[in-house]
Amino acid sequence: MTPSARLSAAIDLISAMEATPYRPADAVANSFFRERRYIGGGDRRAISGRVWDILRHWRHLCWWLERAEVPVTPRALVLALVVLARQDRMTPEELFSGERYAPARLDQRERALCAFLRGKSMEHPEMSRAVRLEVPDWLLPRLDATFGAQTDAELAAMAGEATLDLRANLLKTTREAARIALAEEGIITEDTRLSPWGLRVAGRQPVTSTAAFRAGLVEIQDEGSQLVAAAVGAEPGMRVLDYCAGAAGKTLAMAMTMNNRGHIVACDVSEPRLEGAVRRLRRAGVHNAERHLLITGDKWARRRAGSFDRVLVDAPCTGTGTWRRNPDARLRLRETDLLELMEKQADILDRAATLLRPGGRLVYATCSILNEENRDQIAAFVQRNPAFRLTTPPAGEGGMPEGLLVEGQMSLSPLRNGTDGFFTAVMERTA
Ligand SMILES: C[S@@+](CC[C@H](N)C(=O)[O-])C[C@H]1O[C@@H](n2cnc3c(N)ncnc32)[C@H](O)[C@@H]1O
Repeated sequence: MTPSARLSAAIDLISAMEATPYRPADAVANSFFRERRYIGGGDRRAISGRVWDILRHWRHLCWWLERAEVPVTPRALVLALVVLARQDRMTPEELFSGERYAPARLDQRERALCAFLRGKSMEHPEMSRAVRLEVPDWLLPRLDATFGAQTDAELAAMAGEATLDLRANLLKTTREAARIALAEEGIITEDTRLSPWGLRVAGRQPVTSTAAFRAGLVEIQDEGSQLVAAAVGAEPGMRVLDYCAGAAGKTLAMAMTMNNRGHIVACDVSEPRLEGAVRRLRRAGVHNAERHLLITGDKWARRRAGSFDRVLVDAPCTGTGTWRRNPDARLRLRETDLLELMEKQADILDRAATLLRPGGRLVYATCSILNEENRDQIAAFVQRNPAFRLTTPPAGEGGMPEGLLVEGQMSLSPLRNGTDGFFTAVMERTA
């Protein structure tokens, strides 16, 4: 594709995202490229790269367009990025040439926008802090409450690109053997710093098409998510409940620490998500897991009250810790979403806690960076349920490195740990 044709596709992709504002950008992009199979890998990367640049600079670009009194449209956003980022060899007039597959020629207003933006950079001293940090205005005080003086640095780290991490599946291989198998297929990885099973892929490489991946030697899982599973300390022979299992990302890791022995139940309220687990469990060679769809009024939970050694609640959350992957999510997030989620998290925690046996361990996790969903949620839970207390299992147990869990809680962030943002609290049921 020519640079102009790529630009045109980027405008179309942003339009597609705007048409379905509640659908995650990567899901829209996947459908977009599936419907346009003629777009090759290199072009796809270039188009996505441009669009993700726009998502990462959304508030900056909107600020500039507002200054220029130009309505925010996909075309105006792309044009503003071209002028402000100055990464293209061709001029805006050359790119918007109106030729075949290129975007239509610039009109008078757009030429005026180019003239207005020329020589300017993305940043401007009059931008508010929320614009500079690319977060909704309402969220900034909450982020400050969580990070204090570190907010700007933490958010800057979240504006970067996410890493691609794999978990070596010890049910089938060792980390070293998985690394070699991947290298033989041209995928270069290095050991992760914190997770004892993690392999970090150098750059963006097509891991899922490798024989090593198809054979279940590795699973795609952020290093932080691997550490959440480690904190559960699920051991061979235990009865383990993954209460919000989704497509079983953490179930898979726990089945591995259990060495396929004992029993693990993957629950969720979403049938499609649980369905997504089937293929992954099979590929990973997991034999000790069953799936259970939670339905309101279901007697399943009542019958199993107090029977599990470990209960993991990987709660639905704002996903604010995954902004590196989903820069669009920070723009979609509304205060009412957060408030609804906080209520849901408390309710799920209370329900799941009843399934744990006395002496067992309840682990609560989110991929959120907000105190409201994390420390505050746990403080309120412990107050409501005095039989539970925070506990710090000995380092090394379950594969957990030393020093990450402090007073039973672990907060990971891209800035501090090079992982997605995750929170984990480990609690013991004392009675
Ligand atoms: C953060 S995701 C889980 C991700 C998954 N554990 C993994 O590692 O891939 C949260 C999950 O909670 C589920 N969920 C939402 N409400 C729930 C409820 N009331 N009870 C149990 N699960 C719920 C959602 O369907 C979603 O799959």
